[in-house]
Amino acid sequence: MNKEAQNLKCTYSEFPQFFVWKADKRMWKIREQGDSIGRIVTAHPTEGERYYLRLLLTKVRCPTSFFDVRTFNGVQTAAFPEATLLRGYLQHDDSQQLCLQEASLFHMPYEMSRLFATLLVYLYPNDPMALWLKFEDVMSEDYARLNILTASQIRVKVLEQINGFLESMGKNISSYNLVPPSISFTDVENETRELRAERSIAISANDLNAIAMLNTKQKEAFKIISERVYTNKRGAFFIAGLGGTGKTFLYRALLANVRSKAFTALATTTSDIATSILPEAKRLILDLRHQQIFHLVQHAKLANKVH
Ligand SMILES: Nc1ncnc2c1ncn2[C@@H]1O[C@H](COP(=O)(O)OP(=O)(O)OP(=O)(O)O)[C@@H](O)[C@H]1O
Repeated sequence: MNKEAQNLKCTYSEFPQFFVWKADKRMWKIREQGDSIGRIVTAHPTEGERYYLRLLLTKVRCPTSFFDVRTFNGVQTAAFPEATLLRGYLQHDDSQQLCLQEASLFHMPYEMSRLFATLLVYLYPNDPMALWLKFEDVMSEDYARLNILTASQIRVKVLEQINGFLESMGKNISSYNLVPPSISFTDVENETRELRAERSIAISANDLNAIAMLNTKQKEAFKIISERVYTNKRGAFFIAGLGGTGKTFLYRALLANVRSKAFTALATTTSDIATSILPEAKRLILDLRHQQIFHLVQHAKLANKVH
């Protein structure tokens, strides 16, 4: 039967036209009567490998194994999307490359990450990795400019940022094979989306510059608080001062410093006005009657991180 099937050179979906499944003998026999049209369960492009495998099975003649389907003219590919491209069943990602190329002329890195995620979700590029490699530098510029993160840390940051956008569209970066094996994304995947968002907050140059501008008293407070943070000790500090004496200025410098070192700084306030003044602050509701019960408006998961 193998020989006959090979001589017919039919595709996987054409197979039932020529053969019937004999359930009692658990084998295929040559069809002697009746007609049948082979069908393969549909798969949407967003299903990734499954979609490409289906495409290949409707085209490749006489496939003998998954490996065989992924091999063309002696070239072995690692995955079905690549094989589909190699066999010429799909066009290249030129239009998506052109889109990102053009956008990179006037879009900020953060916006580029969002656009990249949108393309992944809605235009299903054949080779997301090739697109990522081509535009990784553009999307990394904000973090690279800080000059404090290693290349690998920057990559994680940008991938986290992209993952945040993907999750807001109901997807996850793990579906796109973008995370290099050298990077452990397990911790990141286990975190909540809100925490990832906290970690990817862009720090303003003004706030970073504020560190060098602190006056003597501010510097003193900055040093004491920073030391406590970086030695991983708990602490509570009360900053008092008349209006306009630079308390908020100090908070902004502290937040910028902590966030720029790839630590998470969760800024919480108890009033809406303060929330609008501090960068990326969250409104905190303190229930004093029941002692230390915290609730962060719209960010309940973050509440667990408040010590
Ligand atoms: N070290 C500094 N160098 C330059 N400008 C500073 C410095 N400290 C504070 N300022 C500026 O002084 C002004 C008042 O500071 P800030 O808003 O931090 O005060 P505040 O104590 O938080 O006031 P309030 O209690 O009224 O909210 C701001 O414009 C701030 O940018």
